[in-house]
Amino acid sequence: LHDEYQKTADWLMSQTKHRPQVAIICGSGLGMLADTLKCQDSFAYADIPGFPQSTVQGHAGQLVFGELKGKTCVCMQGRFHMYEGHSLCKTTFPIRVFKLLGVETLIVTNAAGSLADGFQTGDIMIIKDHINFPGLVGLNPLCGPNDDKFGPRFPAMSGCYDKGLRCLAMEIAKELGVASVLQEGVYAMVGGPNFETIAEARLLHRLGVDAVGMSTAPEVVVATHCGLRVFGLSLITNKVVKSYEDTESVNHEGVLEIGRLRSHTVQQLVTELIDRMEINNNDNINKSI
Ligand SMILES: O=P(O)(O)O[C@@H]1C[C@H](O)[C@@H](CO)O1
Ligand code: HPA
Repeated sequence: LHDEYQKTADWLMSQTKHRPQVAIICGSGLGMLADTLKCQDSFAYADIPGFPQSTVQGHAGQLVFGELKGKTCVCMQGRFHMYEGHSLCKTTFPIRVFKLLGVETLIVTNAAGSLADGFQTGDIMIIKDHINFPGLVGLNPLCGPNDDKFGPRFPAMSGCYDKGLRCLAMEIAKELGVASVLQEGVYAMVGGPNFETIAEARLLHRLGVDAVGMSTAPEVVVATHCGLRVFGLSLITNKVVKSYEDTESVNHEGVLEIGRLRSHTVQQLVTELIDRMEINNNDNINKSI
């Protein structure tokens, strides 16, 4: 309900003077993205009316407001996943609150396993597009009555990852000398919480998925529905096991460890991107793929 989002937005605006233009969602092990914000105001999710709680290790569960390179940002240190038992409406609740706070650009980050043959652990993938597996079978946060105040009943999703920001990020990576770890590709969301079987991994690979994770797509759907510009990064924390000969297996601690190792590069990229992105209040102005 519009009123519930508004109530949370009003509460936040009564608690902080910051009026964010950019929102950042930190993926597993990527909570340090909030550390770069100056003049911080932080709120534990437990204290924010209407907010769900984070239950996953590596997701601190606080909302941090602050300044970065002259832009006002709000950063979710911890996101909500479907597998935690939240409804998709709840997992995406903060997005509409951000919209009401005046945010115009959303940066999503996540930890993901790679299927693409050329990808290495530690690579950073610019998300070009996604496959929302839960969404394809009707597990979509936009199901139910449409709230026309936020967006249309049948929103387009082609071009939901802004092309201008993707190009800018690639340029920045070259300038920072980190282009060799930068990739671009398709992210697929699966429900989790278990990691993929080998047969599932092979299926995803054959379908053209470059990286797989358990989040992001519902957030991007809700953000695109309400006209936010979106940029997404996946940190490749592991290669998904695709061979019955392979003796390695993935675990969440390993995922968090790669986050720590690559945190500096992810931070540099996001900081420069925020510095150089143009902000305007014209919804969907850069939406062409
Ligand atoms: O919040 P993200 O998508 O970064 O979290 C990924 C997917 C699972 O929640 C977890 C698995 O290690 O990391
Ligand atoms: N599969 C799904 N989600 C993930 C993975 C993976 O291999 N790695 C990090 N998040």
